[in-house]
Amino acid sequence: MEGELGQLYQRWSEELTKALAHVEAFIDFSEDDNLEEGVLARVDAAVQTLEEEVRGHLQDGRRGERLRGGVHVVIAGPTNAGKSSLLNLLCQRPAAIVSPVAGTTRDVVESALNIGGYPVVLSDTAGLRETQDAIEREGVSRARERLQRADVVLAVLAAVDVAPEPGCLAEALRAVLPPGVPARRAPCVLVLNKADLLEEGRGGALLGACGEGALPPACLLSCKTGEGVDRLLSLLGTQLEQMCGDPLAGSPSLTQARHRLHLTSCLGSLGRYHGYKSLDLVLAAEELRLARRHLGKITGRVSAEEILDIIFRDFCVGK
Ligand SMILES: Nc1nc2c(ncn2[C@@H]2O[C@H](COP(=O)(O)OP(=O)(O)OP(=O)(O)O)[C@@H](O)[C@H]2O)c(=O)[nH]1
Ligand SMILES: [Mg+2]
Repeated sequence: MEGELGQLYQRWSEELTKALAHVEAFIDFSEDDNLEEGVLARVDAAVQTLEEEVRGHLQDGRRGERLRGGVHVVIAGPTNAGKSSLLNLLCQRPAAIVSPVAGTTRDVVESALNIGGYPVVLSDTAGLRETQDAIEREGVSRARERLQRADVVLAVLAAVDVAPEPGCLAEALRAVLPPGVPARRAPCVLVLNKADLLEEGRGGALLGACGEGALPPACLLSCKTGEGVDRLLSLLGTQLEQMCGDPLAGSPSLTQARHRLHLTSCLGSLGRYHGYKSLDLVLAAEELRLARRHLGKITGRVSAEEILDIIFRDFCVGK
């Protein structure tokens, strides 16, 4: 493994190897060779620092995976608000069926596109409403499921259907993103579509109301005329930037789910090391060995010789 990320994992691997070597030296030589005091305390501190670093890295908000697999942007809202029209407008092709009949979209329609340099998987979903139609109900349940996994939600409302009062707007938004569901934590842009149908001056009042209430950033849009699309892209771009950072700068981010798995296992072993160290140092050392093996699955290197090299380098033992 190469690059900045490879170097980071390599450094962790080296620190872990050193920690393991010192614990093994303590187990094997502390009685006969008068190992200097404080060896174990230093190992504990190093393991703790490593744990914090790995944990912080895992909490990078899936930044790297998003950059690799695409940010999941989900278009959701009531029926007939113009969600499919928005998908078609953004991907510049008739990917989804548009019709004046409420309840047209049932399946999730996906389109991969690039927004402001970020790879995005845009999903159009069924309009959210109570319905007796079994197929449409399945569509709504798929929409809700997709919302749960959204990285960013584009909540589409028909501007003509919402009154310019913060309370009404919040209520309409709650129907799209019920409070408490995980999707509520996803960043959101409120898209007030069909702005071309608004009476003069009402658009400004709507946007003003959005600013007053604790609502997500909002924009007026007309999928029919294309007006407002630049503002929408700019708001969406800001969300993507906040979520993914600049792909060319900043700390290296996780790029593979497989790495996440091994790092999580590595973290688990480091945690168990602390649990074992006062009970049984041999078991504690075994956890460090396992942690190192998990890192080795990413870096592609685990060598037993390094341990002995470190023991003989750092301690005056067995000579
Ligand atoms: N005047 C106007 N009509 C629009 C606009 N956007 C969409 N429409 C119309 O609104 C109707 C519904 O559009 P869709 O894009 O199918 O709406 P939807 O939200 O996907 O609807 P469902 O799939 O049924 O939930 C269609 O007749 C569109 O042509 C707009 O900005 N202005
Ligand atoms: Mg639709």
